Amino acid sequence: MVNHFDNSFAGTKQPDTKHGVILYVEDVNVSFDGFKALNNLNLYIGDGELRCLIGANGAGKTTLMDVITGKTRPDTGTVHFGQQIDLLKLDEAEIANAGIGRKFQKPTVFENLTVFENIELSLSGCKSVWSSLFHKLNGEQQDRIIEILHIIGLVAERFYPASRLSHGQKQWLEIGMLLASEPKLLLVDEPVAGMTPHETERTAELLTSLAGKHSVVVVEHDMAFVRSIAKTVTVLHQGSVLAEGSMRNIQMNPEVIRVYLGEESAPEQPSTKPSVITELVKS
Ligand SMILES: Nc1ncnc2c1ncn2[C@@H]1O[C@H](COP(=O)(O)OP(=O)(O)OP(=O)(O)O)[C@@H](O)[C@H]1O
Repeated sequence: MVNHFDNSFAGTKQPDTKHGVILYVEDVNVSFDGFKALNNLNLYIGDGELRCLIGANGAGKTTLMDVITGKTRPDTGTVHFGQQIDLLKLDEAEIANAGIGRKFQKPTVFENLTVFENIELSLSGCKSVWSSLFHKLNGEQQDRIIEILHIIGLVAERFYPASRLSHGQKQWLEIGMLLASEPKLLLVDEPVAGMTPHETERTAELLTSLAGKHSVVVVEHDMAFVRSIAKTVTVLHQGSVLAEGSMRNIQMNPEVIRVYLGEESAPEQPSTKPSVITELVKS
């Protein structure tokens, strides 16, 4: 394979996306005690793209996110952010500083701080709760917080303690906290789990609005939600990409139909045939 990644990571440079790709995951393998969680996985995320990643329980979605964010090191393969930043040479904090933000399923906001203060804490350069809250914000920082509050739809709630927010609002706040560090790539794990239909709809609008300026990868089991936001969907199965394309193409893909409705439904692991994906190909 031609090595088109000729420079190593150098400080805080922007990812080189001149070929329109922000994330290159190539031939990645991860094994846990001999079990292949990722199996020669290849994935490319376009600059500014909103991509949905779906797959049954155990398909490898979380492991893939862990590899991208430096939590898990692959046995073999390469992972680059833009053309030049080799993520396998960086630790988790350096990867976050390079511009990759991750939001886990469960919101982790500071319940006793206000919505505004939660975002303030996350602004680049603020190192600790103590120094952040006693650090006087300059006009630019205040404007940025207000801008984020508008993006996440929590302007009216900005002086509420986060504990007063609904589950959905906490998820948006956490997305706002991620935005404060100006990530180029956002990895979002099951954003609408536990949300009301109205919150789900607003989350779809929020994530869609972030694409363009940011690249967004959403892992989600809610197929109606995926259908509402995704232009391109990647289906993972047993640690590899099974299919990729529009939702319509995925639903009609013979491999997807065979795996999720057909003979290859792994009887020894019943959870690998989840109803959500089955719903997808049936609908
Ligand atoms: N630290 C670990 N040690 C051993 N096995 C692991 C470890 N992490 C993941 N696995 C296994 O690797 C496989 C892939 O797991 P992973 O969590 O990536 O799947 P997933 O697609 O995120 O599933 P889910 O939708 O349930 O979150 C599973 O069979 C899981 O049991």
